[in-house]
Amino acid sequence: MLSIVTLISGRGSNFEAIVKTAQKERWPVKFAGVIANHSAARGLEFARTEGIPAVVVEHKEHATRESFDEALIEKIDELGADLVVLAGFMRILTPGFIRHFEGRLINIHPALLPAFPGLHTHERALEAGVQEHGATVHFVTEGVDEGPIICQASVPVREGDDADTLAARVLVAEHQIYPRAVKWFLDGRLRIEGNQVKLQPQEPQFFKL
Ligand SMILES: Nc1nc2c(c(=O)[nH]1)N[C@@H](CN(C=O)c1ccc(C(=O)N[C@@H](CCC(=O)O)C(=O)O)cc1)CN2
Ligand SMILES: NCC(=O)N[C@@H]1O[C@H](COP(=O)([O-])[O-])[C@@H](O)[C@H]1O
Repeated sequence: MLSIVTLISGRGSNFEAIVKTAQKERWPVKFAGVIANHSAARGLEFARTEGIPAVVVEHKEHATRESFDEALIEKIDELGADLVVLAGFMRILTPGFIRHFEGRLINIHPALLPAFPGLHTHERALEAGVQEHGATVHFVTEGVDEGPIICQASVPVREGDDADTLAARVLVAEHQIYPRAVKWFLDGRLRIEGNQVKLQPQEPQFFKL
């Protein structure tokens, strides 16, 4: 049975969506733990209600990113992870961390990469006047939000949208594609070929919602 450790920084709604999908579809998977970079992360409460080990590694207690990441690696390895899922995790990870988990570290980004890497994606999408926005699940690499893309979902930008209404529409899409991407990984269906991810057997990796 494969084991997942999830890293969060906030409410953990993607973490919750993955766990609930796994429960509903009876995935043969162990949620070995969830780690937050600060104690105020509300997703920790959901983990506790589900009996999933909930751990805090405070990034502010570490003088350097490397020190924080070393503490994360130690805790993740202690919990045991075949897959590390970043779910609303808001810290840029160091090359050492990436190398340690290479090929088994994924993230969901609230934009259609390569558009709008980084932060404040919904505000930037509105500012840019795009007609479509969305979310991307990708393998995590040393560069920020530029790793091989596993799947994406697009949503329309509607008249009168503000960052909150757009974020809410994207979040619905996130909760649909992230569990699917995690299951594809658990089923061994993902192959990284350069900066592309091939899904075997083939099925759509782009969803227009
Ligand atoms: N090396 C990588 N680390 C991370 C990646 C990645 O692709 N490569 N993805 C991010 C997730 N992410 C966007 O999806 C993201 C998260 C955070 C930031 C950022 O600038 N963080 C600031 C702090 C912001 C805050 O605390 O509110 C920072 O780390 O200084 C950019 C992109 C996860 N890590
Ligand atoms: N750069 C990372 C990032 O911005 N992640 C975004 O944080 C939001 C909250 O996620 P959550 O509800 O799962 O905590 C989600 O929209 C997720 O895509």
